[in-house]
Amino acid sequence: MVTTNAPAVLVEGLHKRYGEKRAVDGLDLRVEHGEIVAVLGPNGAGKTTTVETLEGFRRADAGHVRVLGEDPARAGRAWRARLGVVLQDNRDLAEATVREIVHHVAGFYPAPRDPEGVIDAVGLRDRAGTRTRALSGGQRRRLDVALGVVGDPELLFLDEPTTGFDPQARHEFWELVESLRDEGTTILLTTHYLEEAERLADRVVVVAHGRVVAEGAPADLGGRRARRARVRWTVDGVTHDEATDTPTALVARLAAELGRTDGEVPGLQVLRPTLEDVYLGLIGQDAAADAAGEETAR
Ligand SMILES: Nc1ncnc2c1ncn2[C@@H]1O[C@H](COP(=O)(O)OP(=O)(O)OP(=O)(O)O)[C@@H](O)[C@H]1O
Repeated sequence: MVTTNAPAVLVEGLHKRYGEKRAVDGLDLRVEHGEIVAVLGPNGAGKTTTVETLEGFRRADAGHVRVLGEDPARAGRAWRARLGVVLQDNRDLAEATVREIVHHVAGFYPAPRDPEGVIDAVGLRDRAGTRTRALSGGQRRRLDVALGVVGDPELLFLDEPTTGFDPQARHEFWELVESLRDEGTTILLTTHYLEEAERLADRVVVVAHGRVVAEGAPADLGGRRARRARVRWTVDGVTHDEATDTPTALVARLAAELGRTDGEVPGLQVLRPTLEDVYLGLIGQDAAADAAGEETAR
């Protein structure tokens, strides 16, 4: 139930250190109600530390954090019951069956979903009677997702939810997330799969070295320059390559100049950068800026 105009998640200037290591270093993040936000970033960027701080499992050193209007470091059971959490690694209750554990966890919530419906939704119907220790890695991950959604959360945290899924399981999971979105669930997910972010997220936030380095809708991330098309063609065995905002006009000009009899441009390719290309460019720039910073610091 949305009772205020405040965002579902608001983070300003979050800092968290482990000894000398700055895991999160001034991170800002905002997630509106009903939004799906994907947090991307290289290993060690601070994604899990951030998410676990929002879930109330880690304490921030500094910064303002509000999740569903409350400070996770102080919020109580009623607040927790409004969250769904899928951690990166859950290993417990190995002797319980899938059905037992989903029903058991549903019992913690005031208004849970139907556990049997959740077992169906995550594709574990034919494993419902299996002990969790006998599940494959991907099946275990589906169970983690089932436990995250069975409480019918307003806000769902998914930390690398599809790691270890086969392609079909990943597509089924995406459909499950889309149905949760259609029901109005707000979702913050971390992922290393760019395709997953592109398919699911309204907004992508790229984190490196504990800070946000870029954010935007998947189609806009990195700005117009990073999104420019590349046109390639071949003349006398030499390949030409040009970046352009107006690929159609360039191809029309090339066709007029080079199309000779049949109107075809030899070796023509029009390439659009994928989200992955843009992401790798952003991370590369960040690493380069970092190296330059270290160079000047020396
Ligand atoms: N409990 C801890 N004690 C000490 N250092 C930690 C701890 N947890 C995380 N770190 C360090 O903090 C940094 C950020 O880690 P974090 O797990 O938040 O990154 P991440 O972006 O989630 O990475 P990944 O993509 O590998 O899951 C890393 O350098 C990590 O080694």
